[in-house]
Amino acid sequence: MTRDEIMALVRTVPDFPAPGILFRDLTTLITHPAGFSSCIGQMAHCVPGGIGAIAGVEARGFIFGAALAVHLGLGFIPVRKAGKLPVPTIGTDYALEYGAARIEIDPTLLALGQSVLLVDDLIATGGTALAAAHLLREAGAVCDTALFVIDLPDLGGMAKLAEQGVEGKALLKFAGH
Ligand SMILES: O=P(O)(O)OC[C@H]1O[C@H](OP(=O)(O)OP(=O)(O)O)[C@H](O)[C@@H]1O
Ligand SMILES: Nc1ncnc2[nH]cnc12
Repeated sequence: MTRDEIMALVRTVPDFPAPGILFRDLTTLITHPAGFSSCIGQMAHCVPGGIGAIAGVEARGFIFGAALAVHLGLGFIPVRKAGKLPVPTIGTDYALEYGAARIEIDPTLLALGQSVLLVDDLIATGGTALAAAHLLREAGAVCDTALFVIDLPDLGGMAKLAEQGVEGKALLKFAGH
């Protein structure tokens, strides 16, 4: 499928989860077998050499990150929302387009110096991705690339990632919020 055809499978819902937010809903893409498969195949082409593992952010980052990891024959490191991991964690609080949250990882899942690709469904303000990259680095991994299905460029997340030395790539861009 072309990128335009994949883009047409994304549903836009106004005023969710708060007034003024244009929510880009990927459930309509992942329930379309050819669309989901094509999306993962095209994401795989964006992955640089030398990546040793894929990390994905709960919850929607798990869908794309885990599928991409299987496609590439790599392991998957879950970046979890607070309080879900049964072992000691490192964590950080952060703000996103429509709220605030806390993410945590189990640092023992990462090998020192291992190159990890961060994957999420969408980057808006970049708060989530920056927090995740920071945690992966704190655990000793190298995280200098991130991959998203959607970028909302007007919210500036990719630029913030670049300032921290993380190169962000996205399959689709939606102008506006
Ligand atoms: O660039 P930002 O402004 O940080 O926003 C992007 C984040 O927002 C969404 O997650 P959300 O916290 O809504 O969680 P979910 O995946 O559990 O739905 C999305 O999946 C990204 O992780
Ligand atoms: N506009 C948006 N649509 C879907 N997920 C988001 N996460 C942050 N902003 C979002």
